[in-house]
Amino acid sequence: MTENSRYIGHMPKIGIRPTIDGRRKGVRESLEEKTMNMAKMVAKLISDELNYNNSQPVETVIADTCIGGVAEATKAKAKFDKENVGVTITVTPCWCYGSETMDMDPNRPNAIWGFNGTERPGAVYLAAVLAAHNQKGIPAFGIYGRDVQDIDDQTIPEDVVEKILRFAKAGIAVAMLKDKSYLSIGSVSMGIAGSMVDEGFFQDYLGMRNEYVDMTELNRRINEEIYDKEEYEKAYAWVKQNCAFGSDTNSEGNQRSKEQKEEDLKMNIKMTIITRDLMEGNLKLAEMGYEEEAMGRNAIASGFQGQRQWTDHLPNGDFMEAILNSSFDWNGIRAPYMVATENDTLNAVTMLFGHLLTNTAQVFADVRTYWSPEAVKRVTGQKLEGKAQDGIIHLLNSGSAALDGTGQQEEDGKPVMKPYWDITKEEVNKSLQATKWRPANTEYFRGGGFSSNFKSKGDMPVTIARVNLVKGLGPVLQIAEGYTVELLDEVHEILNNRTDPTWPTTWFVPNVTGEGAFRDVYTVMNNWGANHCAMSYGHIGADLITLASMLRIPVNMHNVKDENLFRPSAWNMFGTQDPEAADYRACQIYGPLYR
Ligand SMILES: C[C@H](O)[C@@H](O)[C@@H](O)C(=O)CO
Ligand SMILES: [Mn+2]
Repeated sequence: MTENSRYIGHMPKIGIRPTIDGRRKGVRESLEEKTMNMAKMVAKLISDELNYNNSQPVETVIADTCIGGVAEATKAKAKFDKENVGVTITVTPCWCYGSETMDMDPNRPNAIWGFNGTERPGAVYLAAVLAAHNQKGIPAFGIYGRDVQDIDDQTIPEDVVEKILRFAKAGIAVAMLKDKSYLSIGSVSMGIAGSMVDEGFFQDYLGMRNEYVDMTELNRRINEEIYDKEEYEKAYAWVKQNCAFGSDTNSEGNQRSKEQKEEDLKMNIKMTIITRDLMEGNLKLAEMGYEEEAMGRNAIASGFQGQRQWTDHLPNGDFMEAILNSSFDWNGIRAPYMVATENDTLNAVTMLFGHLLTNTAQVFADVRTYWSPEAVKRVTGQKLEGKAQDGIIHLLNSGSAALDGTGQQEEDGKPVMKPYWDITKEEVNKSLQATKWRPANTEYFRGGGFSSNFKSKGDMPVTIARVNLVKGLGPVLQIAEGYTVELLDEVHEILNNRTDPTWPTTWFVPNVTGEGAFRDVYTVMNNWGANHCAMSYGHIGADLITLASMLRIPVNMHNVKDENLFRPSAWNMFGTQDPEAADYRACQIYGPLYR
């Protein structure tokens, strides 16, 4: 498949609605140019600053005319429907007729920028139309600049830019999820509730469908050679040349033979190609006579059960998951796939949120251990220093961590994780060199396989997050911004060797606030709602919160400053003293976006 056809259908666009005072013979005419210019400025800002995960600039569509009343509102909607608009932004410098010009589509996230000026009352319209949105139960985001601008000022102030981009990013993420699939390969892994597919959640909250294949489908395609053999040869040669294989920590009697390991590796490479084909299809398969297999399942994310039936008998999925989740493979540098280990559907969704907001690869991990400074001192004799001084959380899992998580990409001399189009070949090589593929622990994985073993570089600003389902309440999202830290080698070795040393490790320290769930590092760990988290590069808590509010998923824990919270204006009507409680009430009243 070509890059742009990873998913079926076109990328969703942002529709821009310049609304205007409908009174002709003076008022409207005097405002046409200014209003349309605002729309053009917003369109330019968005396509200059935002990209889809395929690297292309986010596309916008401006209504053909300014919208002075319901006729033009309807024409704009018709144009947007044709153009696959998934998000709308209304802009205006003046008074307009609220309910007559408003965007009535309840499923497309909508924001309104009301120009803060004095010549014409853009802010009065903003307040009036938001009241109409609230009264009609169609939440909208209000954008009102802090400082008054003159009517002929053709710039977008910084605070407005920030809100437009936060809204647009989250809105595009919502639109990207819609009509895509989650593909479960296998079913529930070792009783992990996250791998029990909740179809209602996918359908009602995300607008997605669920697809299922049994893990035997991988076996069938391997045995019947239903994969691109040329690609396999290329992949095998690439792996042999670029992947470093680390030592076997299994006791002698438990080690797989050299021949078995070679077969395991070959199978792992085939599993990688086949899982990708299952997700997005592959035209090559049609040429081989497998038209049905060639179509794929329009999956924007998938999960592989692995443990235990597959892994008790066959090589585990770690290699496949790690490579697909990374921003590169034998075909070069490319957008990461979202593949959850243990078919943890809820972690896959969290990875999707992080990926669609940042376009970067995600690190899937167990939230494994809280190490207090005292416990570290006891077992290593060393004192934790710097950002790590008040304790650390060990993020570790056998599978899915993207190799981007090594921290071998750089910006201004600092470790980062970038969108794939900014990653260099040299950075790919460094990430590969920083990773050892180590024979899997055969007590856990009787069928062998290879785990990716690396240690993340320190000082990366990152955000860990997790969607949890709570009976009677529905989905909730938890978020912790913080930093990766690097420990002294001898401390890392001792701590790592107490657990499974063949897996990828990230040492994480959340930003603590001294209050609530962020009282201290221990309390963050103690409040984590499941065994897994998804780690995304950057401090993206505010973006995640905006996205969650669009989907009506309340946020049960976060360490983002109040002034950075950006939710639909209706949320304020549910209370302003305690934004968390208001979020719960609003999400409950509005219910999932697609129901
Ligand atoms: C090997 C083990 O079964 C791990 O896979 C297990 O600890 C987990 O990762 C649970 O999420
Ligand atoms: Mn796990």
